Amino acid sequence: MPAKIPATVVTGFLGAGKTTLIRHMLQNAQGKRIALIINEFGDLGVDGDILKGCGIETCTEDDIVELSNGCICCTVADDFIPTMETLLAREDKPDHIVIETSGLALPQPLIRAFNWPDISTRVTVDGVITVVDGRAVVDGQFAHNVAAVDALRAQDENLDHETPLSELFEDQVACADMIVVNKADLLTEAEADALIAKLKSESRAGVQVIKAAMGALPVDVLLGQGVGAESDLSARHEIHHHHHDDDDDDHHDHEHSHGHDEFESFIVTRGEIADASAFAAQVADVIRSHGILRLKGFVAVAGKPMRLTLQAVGPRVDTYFDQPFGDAPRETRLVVIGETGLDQAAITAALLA
Ligand SMILES: Nc1nc2c(ncn2[C@@H]2O[C@H](COP(=O)(O)OP(=O)(O)OP(=O)(O)O)[C@@H](O)[C@H]2O)c(=O)[nH]1
Repeated sequence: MPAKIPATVVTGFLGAGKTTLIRHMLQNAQGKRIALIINEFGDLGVDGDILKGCGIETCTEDDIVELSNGCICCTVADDFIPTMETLLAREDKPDHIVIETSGLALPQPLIRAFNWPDISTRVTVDGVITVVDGRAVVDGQFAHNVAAVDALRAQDENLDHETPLSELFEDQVACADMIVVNKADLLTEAEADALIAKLKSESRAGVQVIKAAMGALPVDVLLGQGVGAESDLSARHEIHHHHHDDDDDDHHDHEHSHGHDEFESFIVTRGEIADASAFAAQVADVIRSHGILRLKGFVAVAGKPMRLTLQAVGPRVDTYFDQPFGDAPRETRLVVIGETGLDQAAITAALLA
């Protein structure tokens, strides 16, 4: 029997730097043929577009597959398994498969899918990499210490600290074989050291915690961990409560509830904008006043043939020109992601102003 193809799962909260890390990995793949499966929240396909636009020779558009049916853990049977089947049926098999989960996905159900009969004989989970936005975590955006949260809640009944955000973050940390503390450039040495120590104490024994800026880590560090995560799922404790029994046949139709209905996304489209930096400032204002978690997309700037990629994680907005519009319409398209209850009309109006 041919050797199993290793698959690495890259997870991490919205905007932590998963796409950036994968892009660096592809650019430094040292001849390894890597196939990518991308699962995005929000239907604009920004991550796929950014990676397809990377111009890396070893990585053709055929090597990038986007899952479109929303949450990866809810569409395993309909979307993920058939995608894997197609990849595995190809003549030119990849050396390695990398799966980028959406920033709101639970990794555990995905790893469970590798135990499906047709998949388990041909692919093995090489490792789960959880990318963490070091700056955001140090700034306390995700409550991670359950004991401390409980103590706080006990003090104030009006506070609801158990948001789905912190639970997702904990699940992603609990599932990791390697945790990348990304955005180290935005941390002091002391902050990075303290965060690394804290994450080590809160993750499974033996999990590596390493820091990175712009996800720049050697491909040998990221790939080839060889842990076979699908066979030690029970060690990857899940905080979310799924309503299912353990019968594999049940996966097609079991119902589970987890935080996704707590999040929403929508797209705002407008024509060209006149001034890129003024628009970035406007976007930052909108994010601040409406509690938006993540905003990203492409902007058409008057007089510029290239499209401007706009990326915001919280109120931090990054922009860069990435590639010509080509045949695509010269318009501005942004996906806005936040917790359910976003004032879509007001946000849209503010972005169109
Ligand atoms: N300063 C700094 N910015 C970073 C770093 N890594 C990523 N970013 C920026 O953070 C933003 C989000 O990065 P992505 O790689 O798109 O994050 P992601 O985790 O793929 O985001 P989602 O797919 O939306 O969950 C982009 O503007 C990146 O340029 C880093 O190490 N330092």
